[in-house]
Amino acid sequence: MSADQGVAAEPLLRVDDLRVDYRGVVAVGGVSLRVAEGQCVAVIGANGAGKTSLLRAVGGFVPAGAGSRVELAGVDLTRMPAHRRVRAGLGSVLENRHLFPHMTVRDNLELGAAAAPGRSGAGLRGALSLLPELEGLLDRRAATLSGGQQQFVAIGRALATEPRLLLLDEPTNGLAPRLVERVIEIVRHLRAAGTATLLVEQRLEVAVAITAEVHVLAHGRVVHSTDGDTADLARIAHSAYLS
Ligand SMILES: Nc1ncnc2c1ncn2[C@@H]1O[C@H](COP(=O)(O)OP(=O)(O)OP(=O)(O)O)[C@@H](O)[C@H]1O
Repeated sequence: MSADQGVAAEPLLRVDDLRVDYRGVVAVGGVSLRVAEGQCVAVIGANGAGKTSLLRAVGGFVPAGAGSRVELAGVDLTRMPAHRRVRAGLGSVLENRHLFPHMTVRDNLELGAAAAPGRSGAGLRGALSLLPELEGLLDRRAATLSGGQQQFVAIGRALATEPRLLLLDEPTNGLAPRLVERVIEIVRHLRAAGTATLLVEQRLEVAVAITAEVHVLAHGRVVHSTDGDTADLARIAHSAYLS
């Protein structure tokens, strides 16, 4: 057998037994998942299932509990602060976007590029080529933009860091249907360009429009994983959402 036969490629992101608790409230109760290079993996679940906590712990915005492990391209990120995870290749688009409201769109994007020094330097240009709708907004202050426009700036800022893997927290939340379609298109483009994505979504139809790799989260645990077969997903998600 040749060296590459029958040997699965190392995943880009490995999350093992991830736990998050908030002073005794268990939000994530031991989640393990993998994201391969260029793959998009979605985590869906009802309000309070633990999706945001999971994503934040991967990004380093809340601490992971004892025994948890988060690894990107073989580098242990588990106790690394968020800004160093960005340099290691993790870009994040969080809930509430966290833009700098009094800075221009250009400055917000440049901050993204500056957060990951030593990359190719093409981050800002790459973000703008994927998000041409930002070109006409570059001199506007972020605070003056609509919610949808701000969401694209948040995505652009994360892309300006030239991430190997993008964390997306409900990126279509509150967007008009046309913009939801646009976000779906952007994530598909990213995948085609080789950027991996870990997407958390409440809306099943958005997740399956992007990927067939879906984990269903309920009460902080993965209760179903599709492994590429989404046939029963609506029924499973429905029962998870109602349990
Ligand atoms: N800062 C916090 N302090 C205490 N409990 C929290 C905190 N953040 C979240 N929780 C609790 O952790 C659990 C998981 O919340 P989380 O926001 O991760 O779920 P979610 O699936 O993202 O929900 P939603 O779709 O509503 O955003 C919930 O029970 C929530 O009340």
